[in-house]
Formats: sequence, structure tokens, C-alpha cells
Amino acid sequence: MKIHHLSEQNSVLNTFISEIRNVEIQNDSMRFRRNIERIGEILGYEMSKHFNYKASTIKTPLGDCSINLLENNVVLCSILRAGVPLHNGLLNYFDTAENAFISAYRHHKHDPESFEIVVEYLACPSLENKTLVLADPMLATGQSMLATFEALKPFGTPKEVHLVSAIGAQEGVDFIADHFDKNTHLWIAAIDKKLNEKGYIMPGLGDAGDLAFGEKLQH
Ligand SMILES: O=P(O)(O)OC[C@H]1O[C@H](OP(=O)(O)OP(=O)(O)O)[C@H](O)[C@@H]1O
Ligand SMILES: O=c1cc[nH]c(=O)[nH]1
Ligand SMILES: [Mg+2]
Repeated sequence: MKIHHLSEQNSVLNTFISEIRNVEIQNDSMRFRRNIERIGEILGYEMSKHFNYKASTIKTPLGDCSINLLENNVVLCSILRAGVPLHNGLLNYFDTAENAFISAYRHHKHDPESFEIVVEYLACPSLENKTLVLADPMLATGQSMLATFEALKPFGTPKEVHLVSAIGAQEGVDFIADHFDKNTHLWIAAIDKKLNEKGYIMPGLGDAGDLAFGEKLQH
């Protein structure tokens, strides 16, 4: 796996990551969503540097201009529900991308410390020979990312796969590296050291889905 750990370099990305982690700023859910979206924009921009480009000519009012333009057929797939603002950020930059949505949630069957990943909803175009971008702001155990990737397999074989996340735990990053092809890219803003006993990233930020959209009742 090719890991692009973007906060290893100082940039304004750190501001947005610090705000989504900050317990006081988190009270503003609109700002939380917008910061996740901004992180998606930055990760998408960095990712775009690794895409393929072809020479084109554009007519300006004063003459012709040569420019290299993106030629990848991008499919953005995000994991509901926390993935929605990250998806919006990516879509802000990949104007012509096709889109897929998949649900994955942690189902606590017996006790709060053990869970299984349940995939229910899935809407996806053909992935055959396309650039699949799979986005979820939190990469904790890595199980949601793997379960959704497995569920996408009947839709075709992508030419390349890019995973996009805001914050991960080292354990989840290692898990993903073990289970995905070595040519897969991971674009991630920050990697934290560990998970707690409930599978939350430490220090992480808490529950991204709840912070973006409000608490949900367990069912
Ligand atoms: O790497 P994992 O251990 O699989 O955990 C990460 C998943 O957990 C969160 O979703 P959650 O189940 O909280 O659902 P939500 O988006 O509805 O809040 C997050 O958005 C990821 O999808
Ligand atoms: O720390 C975590 C782990 C999973 N999902 C979250 O929203 N946060
Ligand atoms: Mg989820």
C-alpha cells in the first residue's frame, strides 16, 4: 500500500484537522461538516497529482492555450453516513465523477465492546477499469473500509483504488495495508497511535457521524 500521510508536512490542513478534533469547536456541527469537506478538497487535490493527464487545447478569447487535463474516469464512493461531507469535498474538485454510496455501520449485537459491520444500502455504477475513490473520514479498525470494498466487487474491477480518510489509527492503517493490493493508495490527513476498548481512535475526535449529523439511537 502507498500511504500518503499528509499532516507529516505542515500545511493549512492541520488547522482543519485541529478544529474537527477540538471539543469546543465540535459543538458547531455546520463547521464540523465544512471542515471535513475542506479536508476532502485537500486530499482530493493531492490525489489528483497522481492521476493521468492528456494534452488539450483550450480557446481563450485571445488565442489557443495548451493544458494537460485529467483523463481518469473517477468513481467517488463514500460510506454512509460520516462519509457524506468528505464525499462532498471530493466532488467539489472532481466535477464529472460518477458516485456510489454504501452504508456500513457498527452493529453492537451483545455488548458495547464487540460489533460487526453491517452493509445494507449500496448504489454503484460500473467500476470496470475506472479510478475508484473510497472515502470515510474515520479509519479505526479498517473493517468498514474492507467490508465496503468487498461489497463493491460485483460492480467490476477498477483500474486503480484510492482510499481517503481524515483520521486513522495505526492499527486500522496496518489492517488495510495487509488486506488491500499493494498498488492501493491511502490518502490520510492524520494517523493516531491507538484504539480504545470500544474501537474509537485515540485521541481521534469522537464519533464523526454523530458530530456531523447528530446522535443516533441504537437499533
Ligand atoms: O474502521 P472501522 O472500525 O470500521 O470504523 C470506522 C467506521 O465507523 C464510523 O461509522 P459508524 O459506524 O460510527 O457509522 P455512522 O457513520 O453512521 O456514524 C466511521 O464513519 C467508519 O465508517
Ligand atoms: O474513533 C472513531 C471510530 C469510528 N468511528 C468514529 O466516528 N470515530
Ligand atoms: Mg460508518
